[in-house]
Amino acid sequence: MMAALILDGKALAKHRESQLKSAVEALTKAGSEVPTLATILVGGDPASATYVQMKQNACQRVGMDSVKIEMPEETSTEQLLAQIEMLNKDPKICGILLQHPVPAQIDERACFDAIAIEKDVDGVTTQGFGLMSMGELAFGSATPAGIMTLLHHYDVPLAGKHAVVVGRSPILGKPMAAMLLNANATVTVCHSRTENLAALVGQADIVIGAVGQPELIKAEWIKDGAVVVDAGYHPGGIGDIDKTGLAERVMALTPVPGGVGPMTINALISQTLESARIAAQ
Ligand SMILES: NC(=O)C1=CN([C@@H]2O[C@H](COP(=O)(O)OP(=O)(O)OC[C@H]3O[C@@H](n4cnc5c(N)ncnc54)[C@H](OP(=O)(O)O)[C@@H]3O)[C@@H](O)[C@H]2O)C=CC1
Ligand SMILES: Nc1nc(=O)c2c([nH]1)NC[C@@H]1CN(c3ccc(C(=O)N[C@@H](CCC(=O)O)C(=O)O)cc3)C=[N+]21
Repeated sequence: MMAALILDGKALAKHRESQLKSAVEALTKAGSEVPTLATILVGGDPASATYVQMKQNACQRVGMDSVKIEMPEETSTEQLLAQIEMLNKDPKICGILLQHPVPAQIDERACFDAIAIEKDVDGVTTQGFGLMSMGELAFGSATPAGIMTLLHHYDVPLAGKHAVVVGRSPILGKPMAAMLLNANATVTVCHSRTENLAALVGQADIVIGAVGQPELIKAEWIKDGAVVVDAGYHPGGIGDIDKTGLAERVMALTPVPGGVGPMTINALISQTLESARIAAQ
């Protein structure tokens, strides 16, 4: 077997940023306001603060504006809902990102669902998920949308293939499964109650690791020639998939870092521009 194709999300995101930059210039030259993303961070988790800063930096690189809203750890659901409502009404804002997770006292689902559908550029609302699942127009959840862009860019065949998604969270595993199904893959979704995880992963033509447990998915479970996508991200650049020896025997794989992470941010800013374009029509 030849060495695996590296699905280089970092390089693809960089390339797409140069296109986004030109598109932002064209939009503003045509008389539109500079597209603006609002990010909301609740509480002081340092990792979350870093991710939000990375999203702000990406906006800046492509010439978009961003507004950073930081709320204290003890914020209530009502206070967060009121903030989202203000952003929904603000005509300057074309996208809203509410960083997950929020502190435990907050009803995260209610807050995600308060985001106006036309500003849901991170694809977290129930309505957006429903539309996307039905194959209707909606912004996709950023991480799975970024993964789909990466797979399409490298012409990874999906139709008829068996995709095994490990994880079923509302912003990652579940929308990932729906997107792969829409692309005509045959999809199995595994989770913490799944029996025979190793055997199911062993049947996959495409494995998506989205479990949130460092290297829980073992290299030896994965069959030769599979496509391996690791959405996991842990301190020290460790993913959800143990990749020992995989580079010599799989068809393709995403590195961590430099794979899914940069594509997540790229999906978010692409969809923010798309929202601005729709608003400009
Ligand atoms: N690079 C990026 O842009 C992003 C990366 N991530 C990373 O992706 C990973 C997943 O994130 P997220 O979806 O938010 O995580 P969650 O913790 O919300 O979900 C984890 C999922 O994995 C399942 N799971 C947990 N343990 C096991 C197990 N032992 N066997 C099988 N399934 C299991 C859970 O099952 P159950 O439903 O039964 O509890 C759940 O569905 C994390 O590593 C996170 O850091 C996340 C978002 C963006
Ligand atoms: N509403 C919401 N939407 C999200 O999309 C969302 C979220 N909440 N909460 C947290 C997770 C995590 N996440 C990452 C994004 C980029 C990288 C990323 O770009 N990582 C770089 C490495 C960065 C480094 O060097 O530390 C890489 O993988 O190459 C990682 C993680 C988005 N998330």
